[in-house]
Amino acid sequence: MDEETTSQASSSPVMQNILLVGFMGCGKSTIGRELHQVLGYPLIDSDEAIEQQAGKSIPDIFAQDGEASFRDLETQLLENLIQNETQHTIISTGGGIITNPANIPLLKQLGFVVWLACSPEVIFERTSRNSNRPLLQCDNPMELIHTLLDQRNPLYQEASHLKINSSNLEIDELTCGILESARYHFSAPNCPPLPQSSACTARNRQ
Ligand SMILES: Nc1ncnc2c1ncn2[C@@H]1O[C@H](COP(=O)(O)OP(=O)(O)OP(=O)(O)O)[C@@H](O)[C@H]1O
Ligand SMILES: O=C(O)C1=C[C@@H](O)[C@@H](O)[C@H](O)C1
Ligand SMILES: [Mg+2]
Repeated sequence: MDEETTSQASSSPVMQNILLVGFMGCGKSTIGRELHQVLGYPLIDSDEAIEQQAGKSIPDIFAQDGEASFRDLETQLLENLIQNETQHTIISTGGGIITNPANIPLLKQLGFVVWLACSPEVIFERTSRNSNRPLLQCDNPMELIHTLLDQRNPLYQEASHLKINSSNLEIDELTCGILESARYHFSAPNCPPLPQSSACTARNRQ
């Protein structure tokens, strides 16, 4: 698998959640749902949780309250997860959650953070299928994707323990690869092991 370790795990006790970060369209929600199925852990998709809490869609939050208000809701959500000592949960995040520098230590405190990266071409293709991403509703989305990737890639790097290029990988390959790396990350003596998942055990034997 095309992956690399982006930073060392902290030596302090880790919260045993799996978090997915990365640009719009790189598959955070899709892989989050798959990890939830395979591992049986609850799933929190930050975009969906914020929409539920606000009682309106992300395009409406951006249009009516502004992007800054949405960013505050993202930070509040991470703070609540830490305060509630959330454990054994899959957390898919919104693509811009790393733009608030305060969120980076919060993400890492919550658990094992995987950066799903993609080529600009794949991002363009996947995000052009629907119009629910307000930032990309502009005249030249491809140019904006390049600009935002240049700004955000160092932040995804800083926020994550592992980077995986998801452009050419199937959903089950990504899921099983992430689980294998999470098992390794959580192999500290004070961490209970992740549950076994027969789908990935069978796949890894092939
Ligand atoms: N590995 C993959 N192979 C092929 N298609 C994929 C893969 N991962 C995701 N997709 C497709 O790409 C589209 C975007 O995926 P998804 O909504 O999971 O992205 P996201 O990272 O959650 O984006 P956002 O940041 O906007 O929430 C979906 O149509 C999904 O089915
Ligand atoms: O990349 C971004 O800034 C965003 C990504 C989506 O997941 C949503 O969180 C929202 O559309 C903003
Ligand atoms: Mg998503």
